[in-house]
Amino acid sequence: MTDLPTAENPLRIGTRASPLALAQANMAASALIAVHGIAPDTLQIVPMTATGDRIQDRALAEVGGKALWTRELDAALDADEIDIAVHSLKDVETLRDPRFALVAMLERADPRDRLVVREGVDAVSIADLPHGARLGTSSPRRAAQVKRLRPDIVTTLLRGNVATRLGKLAAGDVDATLLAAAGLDRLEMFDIGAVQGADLLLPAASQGAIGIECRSDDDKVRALIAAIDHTPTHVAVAAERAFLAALGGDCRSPVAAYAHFRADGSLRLDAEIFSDDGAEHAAGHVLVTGAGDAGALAHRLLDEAPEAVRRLFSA
Ligand SMILES: NCc1[nH]cc(CCC(=O)O)c1CC(=O)O
Repeated sequence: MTDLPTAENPLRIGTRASPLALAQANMAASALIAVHGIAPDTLQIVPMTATGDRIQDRALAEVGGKALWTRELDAALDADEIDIAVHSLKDVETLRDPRFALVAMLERADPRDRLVVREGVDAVSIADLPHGARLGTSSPRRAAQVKRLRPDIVTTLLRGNVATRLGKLAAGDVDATLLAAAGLDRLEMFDIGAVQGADLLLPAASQGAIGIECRSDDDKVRALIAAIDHTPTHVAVAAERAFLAALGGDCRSPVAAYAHFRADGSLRLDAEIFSDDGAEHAAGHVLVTGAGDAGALAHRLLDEAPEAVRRLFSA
């Protein structure tokens, strides 16, 4: 039997303090409340500031990469100050310390990007943007994808949380930006921006997925959060992350990877890799079909990932 948290001994949910991170932590809390039938006061949200939230003026790849989003939450988990950490999985390193276990993922939201333009710019796709438009992003993937589609567009660094970026766009710092539909929707900004098809702008690995970690040796909490795992999301996102891992942890090239189940039950992984300026580009997909449940398909995809990487990107 799962040991349930109590008001005296609540489950402490660690999260970054940004509005998006808090919304995601609350989604995890709601899922736990619903599945276990527990009272809201048996859960406690513990917001923390990550180094990545403090550094606003540089590209994160220059100063330490994705660990800047996880370091504080990792330390708090390790010190038993929180019991679980809720992350935008896109921002979590592929190779994690074995002391932490990524046990559950919530059902994935829209994985695509939306193009958001400032007032006075009339565009619903990258192709529509005016000649020489300035597009702000902090994502090397988005910058490379945009430059590949539109070499005339000038990409500049745009950092900060979603509201900060939208503020800089409104102020005219840039003409356009790309933001994850998932983040905008979770902030209830349903009308902001125009969705870009995954065929033109393949999403980042894990985009739209929320991951929930705990201490690997914490069996009680593991059981508690395993109950809210969404298996199809977990399988597809695991395939994307295995693909990144197969590319190698030191791969600094912009990469896009998106896996999804098709109506016939097969699992398809699409991937692209770019040079920073988008001039060089390789793309491909792997399709795993046949008998077996989602887990079996995913394992096959994972087994095939190193070979798939060679096949996709050996031109
Ligand atoms: N790097 C920031 C980040 N990390 C996750 C999301 C969106 C939410 C998600 O992908 O689940 C965002 C904002 C964005 O890219 O627009």
